[in-house]
Amino acid sequence: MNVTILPSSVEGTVRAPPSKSYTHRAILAAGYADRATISDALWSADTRATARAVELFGGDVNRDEAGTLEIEGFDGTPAVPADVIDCENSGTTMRLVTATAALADGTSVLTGDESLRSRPQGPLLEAIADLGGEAESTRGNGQAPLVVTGPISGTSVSIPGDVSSQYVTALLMAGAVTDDGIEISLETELKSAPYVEITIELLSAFGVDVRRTDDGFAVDGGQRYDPAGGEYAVPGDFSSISYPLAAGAIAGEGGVRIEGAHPSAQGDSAIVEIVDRMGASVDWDRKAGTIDVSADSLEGVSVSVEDTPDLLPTIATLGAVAEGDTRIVDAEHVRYKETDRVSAMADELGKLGVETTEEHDSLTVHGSESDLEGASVDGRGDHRIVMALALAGLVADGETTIAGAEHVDVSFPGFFDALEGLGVSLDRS
Ligand SMILES: O=C(O)C1=C[C@@H](OP(=O)(O)O)[C@@H](O)[C@H](O)C1
Ligand SMILES: C=C(OP(=O)(O)O)C(=O)O
Repeated sequence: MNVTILPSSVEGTVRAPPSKSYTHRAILAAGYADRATISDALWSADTRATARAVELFGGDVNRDEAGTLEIEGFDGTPAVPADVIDCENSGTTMRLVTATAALADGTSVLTGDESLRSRPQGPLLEAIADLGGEAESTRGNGQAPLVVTGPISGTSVSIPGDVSSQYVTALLMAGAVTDDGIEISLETELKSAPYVEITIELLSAFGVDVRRTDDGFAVDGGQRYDPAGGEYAVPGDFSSISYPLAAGAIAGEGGVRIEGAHPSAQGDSAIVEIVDRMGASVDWDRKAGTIDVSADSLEGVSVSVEDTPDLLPTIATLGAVAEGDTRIVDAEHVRYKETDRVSAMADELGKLGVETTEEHDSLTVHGSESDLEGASVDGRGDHRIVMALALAGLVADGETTIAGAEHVDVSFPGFFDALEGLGVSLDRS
């Protein structure tokens, strides 16, 4: 699907979709449990992939009309899947489920779409092998398709922290139901660290304890997944909130209100402070879970995305509108996502007249040297690139057409409806 965005101002209220990261973990945690109810779950292409995996391990996921998931789990003992697990576009699914597969008494095969089959899985495969399982990339390049044979029996492992925090999440979630637990030593500094905090918070809600150690994390084995009252409610998603928030900051003279923005462990809530630092008027009422934002002239800032890789596309577009340079640093791991988002944003914003300087671990956007002009751009099959380019379309001169716009279904299925609700003129074809 192509979406064409016309220059538009935004005004009104939008509700944050539920968090993709919490939903993945909640569905899998319910799988590790006997049963659980998950309310306010995100039902998107990525989270459906995790639900399918839980079913292949012997669970059952049912969704009612209100969007609540009733999940029967496999109670700590995943069955050997009767089919290949297709994780489609979802890195979180593939990493978290690879560790589940390592608990099954037999062989699982995992694959995904072309993007996912180009992303790094090697460190997790090595960790599973070190724990006594067998884990191979069919092409021997550390990428999916993957063949994993369990069960693992080891109790300590070391892993790099600078490729993906999802390896740590995967091992902690699986380790809780092994006999003797798993101790994880980090070989390098942990990037995307708040995502492990999300894991620890979610596991705690399911009654599973994780310990921080001098060089990593540890989880005791023999724990039971069991949320208080049998239920877990998913909070709003701050990576998704970043788009209406940025829309308000660049084109929201009349004001935009975002609902469903309660504090949680999400590092991406840093977007509120970033937009504020750039000069927009922002007010976050944490108790009410509302953020009010309105446009003002923006100035470039320097931002590290070490903890918040998913914010890079949003910040790049904000930088294109701001005066001066916006320097986004510590961004190497942002290249390992659905696409290399550092170069994708440099190239696609470039088509809209934006000047950037790309280095291996940074992107500098030269807002003052940029005149946003509508053009045809490629969403690169990446939901976050599509949404960040749509923001640029709000303030570019003339029409901006984004190819592959349907990929918003990965994390924010109602994204274009939400933009229309804020008064944006757009056309889907
Ligand atoms: O655990 C998670 O839910 C995620 C962790 C991050 O990935 P990395 O840890 O690979 O950086 C993030 O980019 C991704 O969108 C979701
Ligand atoms: C990188 C992302 O997700 P995943 O790693 O699950 O594909 C994302 O949502 O931006």
